[in-house]
Parts: sequence; C-alpha cells; structure tokens
Amino acid sequence: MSALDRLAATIAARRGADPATSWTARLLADPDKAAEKFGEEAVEAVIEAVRADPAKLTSEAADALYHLLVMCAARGVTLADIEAELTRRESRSGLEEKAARRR
Ligand SMILES: N=c1c2ncn([C@@H]3O[C@H](COP(=O)(O)OP(=O)(O)OP(=O)(O)O)[C@@H](O)[C@H]3O)c2ncn1[C@@H]1O[C@H](COP(=O)(O)O)[C@@H](O)[C@H]1O
Repeated sequence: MSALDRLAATIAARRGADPATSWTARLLADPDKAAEKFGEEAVEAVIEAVRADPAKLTSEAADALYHLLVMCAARGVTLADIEAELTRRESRSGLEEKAARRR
C-alpha cells in the first residue's frame, strides 16, 4: 500500500471521529472549511514553486495533497474515484483532449 493509499484510508477512518482530537474530522464535518483550507494550501504550494525551493515545495505539496483528499472526502469523492478518472485519461494526451474541446 502506498503512502497515499494509507493517507486516504486514514482520512476515511476519521469520519465521525471527535473534531476535538482530529484535524481531519474537523474538516470532514465542515466541507466548506475543507475547501477553503485546500485553497490556502494550494496557493502556498504555488508560491514555493515560483520561489523554486524544492524542499519547501515538497512540504507544501504534501499539505496540499492531504487537504485535497480531505476536501474530496468531505463531498464523498474517494482517492479510488480520482484514480479511476486518471486511468480513464491515460489513453489520450492532454493536448489531444484540449483540441477536441475546441472543435
Ligand atoms: N497529512 C496530514 C496533514 N498535513 C497538514 N495537516 C494539518 O493541517 C493543519 C493546517 O495547518 P495550517 O498551519 O495551514 O493552518 P492552521 O493550523 O490553521 O494555522 P494558520 O495558518 O491559520 O496560522 C495543521 O494542523 C496541520 O498539522 C495535517 N493533518 C493530518 N495529516 C494526516 O492525517 C492523519 C490524521 O490526522 P488527524 O485527523 O489530525 O488525527 C495524520 O496522521 C496525517 O497522516
């Protein structure tokens, strides 16, 4: 099992946990807050990408990935759902897909 799979399983297991003892449970109970936190963490990752600091970008990317998974879980979207969508896209390049949308 990858670290991402373990993280997704931990997030799923936090549903209904005590928000006083779990940050994940607190966000799962408040989907709008989860979305807001993902937005903040994504912006922090963008800032480190522009600054070109690989260590800080790694840390902010981990924060963003965790908060992305929590935001999706708060709305019933699982890592398996996202992986299925990524798998569906494997047969087509991004540029092909963009061109098809403009036709
Ligand atoms: N990966 C993470 C993870 N990354 C970041 N965070 C938390 O996200 C919170 C947001 O941090 P910020 O500093 O951005 O926000 P803030 O604390 O509100 O501070 P300000 O920016 O407002 O000043 C912090 O409490 C971090 O600890 C995480 N909390 C949990 N996890 C994973 O989720 C598991 C379960 O955590 P709990 O649900 O808390 O038990 C953990 O074992 C980890 O594997």
